[in-house]
Amino acid sequence: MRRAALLPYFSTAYVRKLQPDFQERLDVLLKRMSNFMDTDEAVNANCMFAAFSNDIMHILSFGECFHKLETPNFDSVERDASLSGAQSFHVMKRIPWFNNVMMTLPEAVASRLSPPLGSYMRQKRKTRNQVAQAAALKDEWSEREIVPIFQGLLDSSKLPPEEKSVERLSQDAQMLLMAGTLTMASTLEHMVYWMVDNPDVLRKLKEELRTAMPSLDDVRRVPIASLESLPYLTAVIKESVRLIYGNSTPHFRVDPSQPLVYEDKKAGRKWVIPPKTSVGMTSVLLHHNEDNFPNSYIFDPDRWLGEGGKKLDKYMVGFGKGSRICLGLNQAYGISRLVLAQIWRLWASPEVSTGDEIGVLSLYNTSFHDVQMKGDFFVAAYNKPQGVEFKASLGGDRKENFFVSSPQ
Ligand code: HEM
Repeated sequence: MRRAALLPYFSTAYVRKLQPDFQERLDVLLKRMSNFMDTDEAVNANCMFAAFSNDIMHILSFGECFHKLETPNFDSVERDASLSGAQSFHVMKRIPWFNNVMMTLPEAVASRLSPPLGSYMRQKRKTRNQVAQAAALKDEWSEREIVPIFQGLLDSSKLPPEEKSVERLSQDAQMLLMAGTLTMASTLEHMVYWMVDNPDVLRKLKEELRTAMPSLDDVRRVPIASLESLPYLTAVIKESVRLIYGNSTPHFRVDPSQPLVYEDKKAGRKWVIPPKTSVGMTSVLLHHNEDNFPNSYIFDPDRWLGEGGKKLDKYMVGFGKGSRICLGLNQAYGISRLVLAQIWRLWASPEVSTGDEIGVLSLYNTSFHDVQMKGDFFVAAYNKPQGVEFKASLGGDRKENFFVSSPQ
């Protein structure tokens, strides 16, 4: 990734500027959720949030929206292609030449040999076409206030021409679309579970949200900047990321010239790791270290509050750490704040209500066991492969009143 050139697109200030784009997609999401109130249909939260995140990633990257959120089943083709890429990760990492061979095959042949690989290749081709189109149309964007990432990179003075080739940029684009879709969808999906399953947490969150949005009319107008100052909301997001682990697979780092010294003061031992040695650790073990996160399987946002909470930040690796830390961290917080705040100001759970919500969200066919990690496919795989499902019910006049001014 060309991080230096990409950084301006990932600052907190830039995320705030993007709020109208996020809100436009969030309005559609909220409206879709409310439409399920009239049915008895169970909603697949991962598919819904993947459609939402993927739409946003395309807007950010290319200024183009594919409106997956508006499709009846939240068109999960792109999400499935990214998951397929992630699922082949262990094989490709250990036999890299196999990946190179497969990538030279015609798409139709690869699809027959391995359908997941076929869908990954289709996604690659589609992304390449988008970058090529961005290159052809880049002058159309140069005067606009918000320039999408890849139009901006093609114009960037920080990148030499060889770094702007369609081939090179399409690798970054595919990486960005995947990185922003899968983790974001998983975090938002699991937040639905944790909120409904933990009435005490939801009660505290709803009390805090009411201070920023006293009436339902404030919901779609609340600035991200106001939500940034709500400590409990931030704590809920941190706790959710801790328990989805970010990427469950270890991220390896190598110091090319210096030895690494690791000291275990408790055990009084010291290890010297020679230069050029790969060192990695999974977030799953770190996030379940009971010394730092007691009752680590329990969803407890309070652990992130106060002085104790500040000290814990050091042990949170859901976004990675160091020079390769998640580039989209500010986006992830901005989007999560908006989604979490608006959904839970508008909806009650079966056990927690402030009395003025438009309806109730209940879990469907989803238990604590279902949201526990079962395997590592770069991102975590869970006991229930379809993920969290919920139903939306009740509503009546309040729903009609709320959406009367909605753009959808
Ligand atoms: C809650 C949501 C998210 C989580 C938990 C998450 C987590 C992560 C993690 C663990 C890494 C690897 C860091 C490392 O190697 O140390 C990463 C990398 C990355 N993430 Fe995120 N991410 C999230 C959302 C996003 C979003 C919304 C975007 C884009 C807007 C994004 C873009 C990236 C990129 C581009 C990288 C690669 C950085 C590099 O290799 O230099 N992420 N993310």
